[in-house]
Amino acid sequence: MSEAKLREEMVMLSQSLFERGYSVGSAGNISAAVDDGLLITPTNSCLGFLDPARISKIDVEGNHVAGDKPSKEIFLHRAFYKTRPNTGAVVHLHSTYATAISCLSSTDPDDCIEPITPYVVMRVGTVKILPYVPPGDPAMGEMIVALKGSVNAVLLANHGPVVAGPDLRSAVFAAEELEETCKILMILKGQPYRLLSEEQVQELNARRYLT
Ligand SMILES: O=C(CO)COP(=O)(O)O
Ligand SMILES: [Zn+2]
Repeated sequence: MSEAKLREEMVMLSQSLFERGYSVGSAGNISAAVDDGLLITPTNSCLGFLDPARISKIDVEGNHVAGDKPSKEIFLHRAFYKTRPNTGAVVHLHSTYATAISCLSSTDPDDCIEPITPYVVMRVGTVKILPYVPPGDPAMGEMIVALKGSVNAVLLANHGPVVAGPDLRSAVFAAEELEETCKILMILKGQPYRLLSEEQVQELNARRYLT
């Protein structure tokens, strides 16, 4: 896909996320890989009203080379591209239910999303919770690097989800899947519910779209 087309797709998918309430105000940021670096939403921009020409461009060394000032979460985005070579896009949101789960002290930080439906297993996989650091802290990037590419989705404690995918559309869809799964988990809280069995999860893992 050409860079111009990718910029248009970033605007369209970001607007769609905003309009459906997955992002509010200037929360969240999205990046996508291009041949000579990456595109990322500008800092303090609203995902609902991006201008394709003003999207920030970062070269392969991490220098800001075009567009508005990049998101302060550039460290966490770059950490995914660095450690998961097939990453084509990264989506960070403050979506309500995933953020709610990121605040729960009762969840397993190494595997915080139970396998309740096939699509969360196929599209999202294991989700880890990373300890809290303030937004934009380079330590967040270091924590993602330390995961050595083992997962494509994390929850930043008391902050929100980050999901990587092979292309922009897949990363956005996986972020939506994670948010809806978190919503279902919160709805089910306090009630007995069935999980997918170990064998069912294994069978789905063999067909995972995101690797
Ligand atoms: O989600 C955000 C911080 O975590 C938004 O930051 P930016 O506006 O710098 O992208
Ligand atoms: Zn954030």
